[in-house]
Amino acid sequence: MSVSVGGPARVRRATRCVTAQPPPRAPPAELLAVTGYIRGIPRPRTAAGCFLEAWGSATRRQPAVAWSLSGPGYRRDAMFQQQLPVEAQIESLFIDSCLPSNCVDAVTNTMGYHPKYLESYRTTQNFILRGDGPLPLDYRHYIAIMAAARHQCSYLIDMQKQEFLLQGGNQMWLRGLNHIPQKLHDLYEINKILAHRPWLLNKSHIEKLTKGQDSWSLAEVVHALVLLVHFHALASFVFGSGINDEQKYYECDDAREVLHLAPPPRSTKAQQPVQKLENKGYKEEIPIALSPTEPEVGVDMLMERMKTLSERSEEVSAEEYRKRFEHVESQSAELPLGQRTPPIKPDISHFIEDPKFTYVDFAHRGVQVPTFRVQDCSWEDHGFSLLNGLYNDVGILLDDKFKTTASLTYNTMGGRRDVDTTVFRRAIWNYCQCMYGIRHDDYDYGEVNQLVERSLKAFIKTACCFPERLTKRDCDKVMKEFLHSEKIHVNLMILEARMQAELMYALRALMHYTT
Ligand SMILES: CC(C)C[C@H](N)C(=O)O
Repeated sequence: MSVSVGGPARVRRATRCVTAQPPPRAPPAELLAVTGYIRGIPRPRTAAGCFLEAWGSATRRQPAVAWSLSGPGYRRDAMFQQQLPVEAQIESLFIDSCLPSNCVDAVTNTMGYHPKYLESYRTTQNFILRGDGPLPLDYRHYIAIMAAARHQCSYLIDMQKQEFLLQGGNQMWLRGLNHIPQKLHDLYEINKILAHRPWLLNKSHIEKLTKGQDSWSLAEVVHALVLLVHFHALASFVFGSGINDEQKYYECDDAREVLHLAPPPRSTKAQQPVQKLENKGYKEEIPIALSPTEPEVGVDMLMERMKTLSERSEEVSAEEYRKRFEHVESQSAELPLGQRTPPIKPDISHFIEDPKFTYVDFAHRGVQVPTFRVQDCSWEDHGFSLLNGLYNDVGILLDDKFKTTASLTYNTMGGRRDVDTTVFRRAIWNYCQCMYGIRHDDYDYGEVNQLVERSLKAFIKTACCFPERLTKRDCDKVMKEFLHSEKIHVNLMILEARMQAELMYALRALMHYTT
């Protein structure tokens, strides 16, 4: 497992970076209409507002300030995890990600705790949304909206709606699924299945899309599949990290305070309210049942267990491995998640069909669907090359992202240094995939039960399967001894493990279709 960047912790003073940007094209009229932007309202804090500002500032040739680091505890966490020397790396990633109005979006900001990951994530996301690919740009953003809506992720829906319009998307489509072309609508079935019960996807779903009038090319299908799984899993991250309940953008001024730089003049700040995401109280009404009935296993105990597990040399039969997997799988099905899914907000309901189609425990799947054995169809041996062949080099990008996530470590845990966290991280990853019926034959699922306690299991299961039920408070309630950046780290693992699980089912269906 690789180790993070070491070296002495050194605080770099964040600097103003000037980015040379070509003036963007004039804002489309629909965008002005949709955002309700009225000339004279000071600095609207939406992506659309940012765009309008960018347009204004670029045409006035004003430089854009392009750095931001924020989030309480950032410095403490980064220092502890010995990352401050990579502050320059974060800074340059933020420069790339920065909206021209001095803001970075909350996802980028949160992922900034883990710059290595952020880099890989951004490369992939840029490529699938804006790079070479068979699907038109407006389709890509609309597919992202459809995917995010399966989990009622207002944060992602809003961002993608704005990007959709910026790409010249038809405003009518934003009225809902009844207003989109049949071709796009045809994708909805796959969207639904992949989001909640990916094991049900088979070659007939691909066949349906690729046959008949106005059908999809195989390359288009693959592009769409990648977008769908990316945004389903991103919704898990957004809810798991509490982003859906937070502000959408971070301004450099806020970041400035975190870095203890000179405060901005008061008057400027007063004119620049950061738009908070509206919380209409849906979440607050719903009782949260993640609180553990038993006390959390502390970090010291966890470390002891990790040590014992890495040292043991027990001979376990293949049959016993299988039984242990099934045990964890059926235990997962018994986990009481407590909360209800929140009522669907009226402003997103038109992007959702069949809302009752949700996750069912793989152990209770009814029809006999066999467990997905990674050895029979693995990402490394099968998925990666199939994907690469059908959609440019996206397999390489995803592979890099999976590997970066799986190997991400600072050898720390809840304030302790020099800890080998390999077994813990693997347990999280495999537990996520276990809920989708994916079994790694050479893994002892007994380790999951030793290392992932009940409350964390409930959190992971909710984040994977019902992310819309999570609130920021849920994230605060579990992993209490972990640093904030470590909780984000866990959420990154959930994102990637879930995405890989969905992708494996999608690729298996494609493989059956093409052979
Ligand atoms: C999720 C965390 C406990 C990971 C840990 N901080 C590490 O460096 O590996």
